[in-house]
Amino acid sequence: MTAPRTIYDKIWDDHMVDQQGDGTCLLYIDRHLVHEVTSPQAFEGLRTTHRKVRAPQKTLAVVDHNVPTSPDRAQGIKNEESRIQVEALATNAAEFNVEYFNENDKRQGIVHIVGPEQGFTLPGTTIVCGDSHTSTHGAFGALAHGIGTSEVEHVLATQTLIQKKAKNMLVEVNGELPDGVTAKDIILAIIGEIGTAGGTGHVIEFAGDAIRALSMEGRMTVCNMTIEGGARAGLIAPDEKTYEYIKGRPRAPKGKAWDMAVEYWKSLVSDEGAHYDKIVRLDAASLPPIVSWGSSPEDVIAVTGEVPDPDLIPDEAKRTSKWRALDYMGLKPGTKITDITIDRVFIGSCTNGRIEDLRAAAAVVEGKTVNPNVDAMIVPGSGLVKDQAEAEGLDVIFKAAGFDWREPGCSMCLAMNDDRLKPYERCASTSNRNFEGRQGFKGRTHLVSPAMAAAAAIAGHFVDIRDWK
Ligand SMILES: CC(C)[C@H](C(=O)O)[C@@H](O)C(=O)O
Ligand code: SF4
Repeated sequence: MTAPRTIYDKIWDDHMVDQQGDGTCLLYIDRHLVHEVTSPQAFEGLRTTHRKVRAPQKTLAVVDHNVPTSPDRAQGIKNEESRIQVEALATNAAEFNVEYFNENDKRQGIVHIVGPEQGFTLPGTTIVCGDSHTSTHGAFGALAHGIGTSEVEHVLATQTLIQKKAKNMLVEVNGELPDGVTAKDIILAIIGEIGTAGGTGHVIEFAGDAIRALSMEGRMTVCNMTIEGGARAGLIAPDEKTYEYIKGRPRAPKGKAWDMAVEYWKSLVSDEGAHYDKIVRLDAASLPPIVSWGSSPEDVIAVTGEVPDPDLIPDEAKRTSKWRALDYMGLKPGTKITDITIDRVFIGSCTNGRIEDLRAAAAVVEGKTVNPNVDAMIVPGSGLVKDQAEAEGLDVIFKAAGFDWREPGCSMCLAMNDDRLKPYERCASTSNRNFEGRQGFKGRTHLVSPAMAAAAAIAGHFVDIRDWK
């Protein structure tokens, strides 16, 4: 009898092409997503060595980071560096025969939103992309992680990747989420608990009835931020919700192939008694809405809390770094989170730019008006999300309230396009990173859920969404 295995062990075993004595493995890669930032040198490498893309049909390219999100996107990109990256991807995709969604394609959007939408992301597959948030696709029970540009070249050329196996970590979340508390709060709470290095060297499996109860969108939000907890990847065993989401999508298996696929996918659960090197448990019922206060995703606190006092931290290096974070954020210990006023609101990104996120925000906003001191924007994660939102009339709700309704892309998640914070502007953001300068030079980011960001836009400061009327 074989030893009980985790879902990670199973996917790994099914993709291992070769293993060396020191544990270095060659892993077969089923799916390769490509965006404009990390691919130019990789394609250039192929070109100079006269190699082709090994499996173009297993590769999908899309622009996202550099595209303007203003309605006049067709005018082109003014910033030269951005324009060159976008043009390079268009040229490379055509030359190497890779399917490509350009900035005018309805299917264009953030790479991690596009993959699942197209049914390109499937359970049991290995998925890579030159982007750290590739962990998002783990929500489907895929082994998905970010790779560097030289690895992008390796995968393009060989459809394989050199890897050493990570350890198994289990994060189990049980209990019923209170109203107003979301997948975003779950993952922020987990990172607050384990820290940004808590998952280092591990692949995290998220399990428990609170995870099972999440929609696919919610599961993607959780897996998206696994990387912020230091883990190589995050994954969730597929179930009926997963199959339901995938069925009928353009790249999903059809007919007999579908039935065979589902049968295989059903084997993708961790066996009873499988070994985990690390286990963390969390009670969903006791979770509050969460707001980040510092410059690391582990700097989180309940919306009912106060900015913490770094002087209470015994470790000197940590104390100094948290003081620096407060200084950067322009905050003082003891300030009530709900007393923090904001200048900007960004609802979007591969963490929270899906239809369900926009619905949650619209439900909060409907019939209300954005605070006059706040500049607020909604950036759908893809053209298809945008279409769906418009079909449901969400854009009308947002625009009537005074939100800016934008074209899809990474937008203000990172300052790589025109959407960015001015120095010292404070932003309630549904994205995943609050590093110094992330949303613009000296910009101040607070990570929150879509409902919390929407409520902050209306109130002009953070509010406990559980009290929202
Ligand atoms: C630009 C890209 C390489 C980067 C990443 O790897 O994650 C970006 O998407 C980010 O979120 O910081
Ligand atoms: S939305 Fe943000 S986190 Fe996601 S891929 Fe784009 S820049 Fe990275």
